[in-house]
Amino acid sequence: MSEPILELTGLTKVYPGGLRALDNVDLTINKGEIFALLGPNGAGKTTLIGAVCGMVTPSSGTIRAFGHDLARDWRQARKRIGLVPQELATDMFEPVRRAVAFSRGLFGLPPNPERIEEILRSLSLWDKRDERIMALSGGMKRRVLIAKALAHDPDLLFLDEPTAGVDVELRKGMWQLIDEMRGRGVTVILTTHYIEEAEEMADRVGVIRNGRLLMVDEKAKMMARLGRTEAHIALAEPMAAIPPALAHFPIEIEQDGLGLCYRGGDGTGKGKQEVAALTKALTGAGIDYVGIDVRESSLEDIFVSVLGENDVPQQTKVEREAV
Ligand SMILES: Nc1ncnc2c1ncn2[C@@H]1O[C@H](COP(=O)(O)OP(=O)(O)OP(=O)(O)O)[C@@H](O)[C@H]1O
Repeated sequence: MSEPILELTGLTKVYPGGLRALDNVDLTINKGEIFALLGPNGAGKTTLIGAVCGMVTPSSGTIRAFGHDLARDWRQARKRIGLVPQELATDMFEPVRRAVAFSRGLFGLPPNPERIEEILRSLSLWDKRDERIMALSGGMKRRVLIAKALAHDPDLLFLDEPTAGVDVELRKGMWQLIDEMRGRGVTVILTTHYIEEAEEMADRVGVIRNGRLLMVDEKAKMMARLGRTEAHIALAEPMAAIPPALAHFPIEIEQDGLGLCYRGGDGTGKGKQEVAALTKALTGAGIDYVGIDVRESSLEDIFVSVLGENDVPQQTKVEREAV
């Protein structure tokens, strides 16, 4: 049974100067889910997080968290929310353990050295507990950010671009960590530029652009609804027209008759089965082929179709190769 723990209704933020960073956003997040908010630069992701975490005052709309209306009962709700920001703003001169313990104290909780130790150990930070944050590597600094956000044991955790610019190993480590949090019943909302990350981690995905939430769905359903299979079959002999025996397949002739292109399926693997049936039908019709290239569309292809080519948030090729 899904239990809503965060409900945004008509959430709108217009910054002084008139920029509409959030435009009438309706969104419900359920307990225990991992929700990925995906959008290009400037889409409004950080503004949305800021509105829930109390750093941005909404222009209109309501936010309910854990049943509390944030406008009236902010403190009650905020206690149960953790935020991992994109960058560490303060604390650089502090030793790790003290900074994390201090974060807990900010929420009015009594000191709990055992719990702090547990958190630091789970993030492989225990060995670094007495080091100044500034002396840590970028990846370790990010772990400190997470430790600080977990120090008051939140039930809802926001991660703003948790793996931007980190190497593959650390990214995988982060994913594992997020998965562990889910195991402990923490609800996670993460923003990301990395489609791969949403594909790997999220139960549901929301696509945001220009402050508007364009699409929200379970990842699997999104793939099933918008996914496609594309196959290119290289023929041994040129084909002038599609023979009647193949007419029921969604195919067209390409490469001046030397190829057939299949586009069909629905992102659930159905397309692959149909391509297999097509190859049998080709053989049955005495048509020889010399190669097949089959491709299932990814979440990335889906975003190209939803957002348009130029707006799709993704790692650039250079970034992808560098990590
Ligand atoms: N304090 C501010 N005053 C005026 N405009 C702002 C302010 N903060 C953000 N904006 C603008 O609001 C829009 C949304 O910004 P936001 O940071 O929420 O986007 P984002 O999706 O988090 O982007 P990114 O992926 O680059 O972090 C942008 O056009 C940004 O320039």
